Amino acid sequence: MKSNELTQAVRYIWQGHRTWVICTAVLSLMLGLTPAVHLWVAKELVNEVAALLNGGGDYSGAFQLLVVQFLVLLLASLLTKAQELLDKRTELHLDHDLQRAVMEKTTTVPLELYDRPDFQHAIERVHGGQAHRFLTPIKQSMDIVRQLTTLISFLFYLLSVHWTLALVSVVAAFPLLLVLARFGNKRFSLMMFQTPLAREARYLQHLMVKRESAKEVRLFQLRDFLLGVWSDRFRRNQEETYRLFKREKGTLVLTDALTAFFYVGAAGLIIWVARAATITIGDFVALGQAVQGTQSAINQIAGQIARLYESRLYLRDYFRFLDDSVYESRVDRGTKSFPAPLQAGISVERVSFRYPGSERPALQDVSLQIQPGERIAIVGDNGSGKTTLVKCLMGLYQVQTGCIRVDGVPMQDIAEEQLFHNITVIFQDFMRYDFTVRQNITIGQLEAAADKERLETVAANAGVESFVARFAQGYDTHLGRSFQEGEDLSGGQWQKIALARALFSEGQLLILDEPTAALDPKAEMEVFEHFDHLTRGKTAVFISHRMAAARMADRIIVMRDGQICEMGTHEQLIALEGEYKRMYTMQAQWYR
Ligand SMILES: Nc1ncnc2c1ncn2[C@@H]1O[C@H](COP(=O)(O)OP(=O)(O)OP(=O)(O)O)[C@@H](O)[C@H]1O
Repeated sequence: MKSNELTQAVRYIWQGHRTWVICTAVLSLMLGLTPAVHLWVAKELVNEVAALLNGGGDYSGAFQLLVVQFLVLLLASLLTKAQELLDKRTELHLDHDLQRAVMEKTTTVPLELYDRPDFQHAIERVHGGQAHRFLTPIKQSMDIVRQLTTLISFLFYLLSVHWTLALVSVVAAFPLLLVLARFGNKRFSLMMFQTPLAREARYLQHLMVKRESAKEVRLFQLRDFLLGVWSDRFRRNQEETYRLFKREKGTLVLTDALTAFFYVGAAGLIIWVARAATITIGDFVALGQAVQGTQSAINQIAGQIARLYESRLYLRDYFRFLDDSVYESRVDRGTKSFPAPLQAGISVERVSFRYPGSERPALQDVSLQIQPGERIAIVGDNGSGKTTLVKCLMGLYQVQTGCIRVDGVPMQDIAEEQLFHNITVIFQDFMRYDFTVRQNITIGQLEAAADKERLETVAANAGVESFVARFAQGYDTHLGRSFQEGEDLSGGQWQKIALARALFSEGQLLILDEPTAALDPKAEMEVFEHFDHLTRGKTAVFISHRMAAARMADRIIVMRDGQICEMGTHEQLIALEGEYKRMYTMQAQWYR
């Protein structure tokens, strides 16, 4: 495995948290030396006590050593706590930065990525609690440094007595190293396998706890079904985790037995050394501790190396998510301005588009010329490609073949801010922001939020004013009830808010995807009666299933199977006696 992600992580932390890196390195070295100091004190103390028991020596030496021992313990405790404090502070800061980086990415990637399950799985894995995972490999590396310092100091001591003691202590730890390395890898693979299952479980849980789904869960009696599927996914997840845990523990029993065997062997060696060489009782006690300490340090290092391997896989996953060559960030657009005012209009030239992973093209060879100031209605059956066409028209999706030009400038050459400033869209599934009425309307242009007159004109045109006037706090009334007490609106009222949002923006091209679907007939009539006025100075494209509304347009486009099959004014299309006439007469029948 490349050391890439670890150095990348260190570099990242070094930029913002240099003090943490330096302090952790220094503290690790100091903490690494404390066991050796401890051992030396213990050895001297045992020798002093032995001398006292044999009638020699004096108490002051033993007391001094006890004081040193107390200070070493105190220092070790202080250093550990200082490290924990530093870790916590860094983790909190880092959590913010890492989560922000993820959100910066998710809000700039091309929309198509959201149609890919692997991208959604990746978001699920990286979007929370990253700081801990991020710091862990660095802490593990520092811990390895600390254990190595301890190990080297112990080995020096063992070597000074007899080389075999050092050898046995080192050999004992190898089996564990292999076992832990293997399981670190397994745990990561398990997480990769679990992500889709966990996401599914969370989605089902979401359906059972959220307000939006609460009605249908009751009405369609989904409780047992949802609980059943959720339990299945949840349990499968847990079972996999438990199975790995069990295998890991089983193997660890074996390695523990091996470690114990080597330890007993080392104890025998110490006795043999004690017989052959002249060592003090303090040395004898210290040797036992040093052998055990060496093995424990090696075990710790082995464990940390294995965990480090695992943590680096998580890190790699995080960096992979941010890597533009894996999930491309903002599409490389040009820097040109959006032509203002439009002169020649917008031309769609032989455009085709296929959703990622989809066999069938959603748009096929679509050509269309939109004149400045023109109002165009798009009609067609469900799934005929109307929404896809407007998504391409506003540059949300990159067309795969063909080209869309604005006054002759290819759309991909226009800077993104320019594009979204000049094109305003309200989709069928527009957002209902849990914000105030004012924010909901001005959200596309917050810098103009204080423009009271503009807000009120737009609100009156979209029919928002009539119901906002009844709210005690007027435009500052909070909408939605997820976070605080607020007003809840009807579907039609929300649609009026969305319409107001579109009208508030200064875009030259206004795209409305079924702008009146949720409105009552009176409100719908009003919108269309004022449509001329509402769209004054703008080019408008709107999708509608209501043929009566489509009639108001200068031109109607009829779509079928991703293609434009008819185009013209209402009269021309009726005279054509084709798809439009079929749809129109079918709807007209209802009113006869
Ligand atoms: N995100 C997506 N991923 C894959 N296929 C999609 C996606 N969105 C739409 N499609 C497919 O593209 C085709 C055109 O869909 P589109 O939403 O453009 O239709 P529409 O005419 O707007 O339909 P409606 O009248 O129901 O709103 C459909 O076959 C649909 O299944």
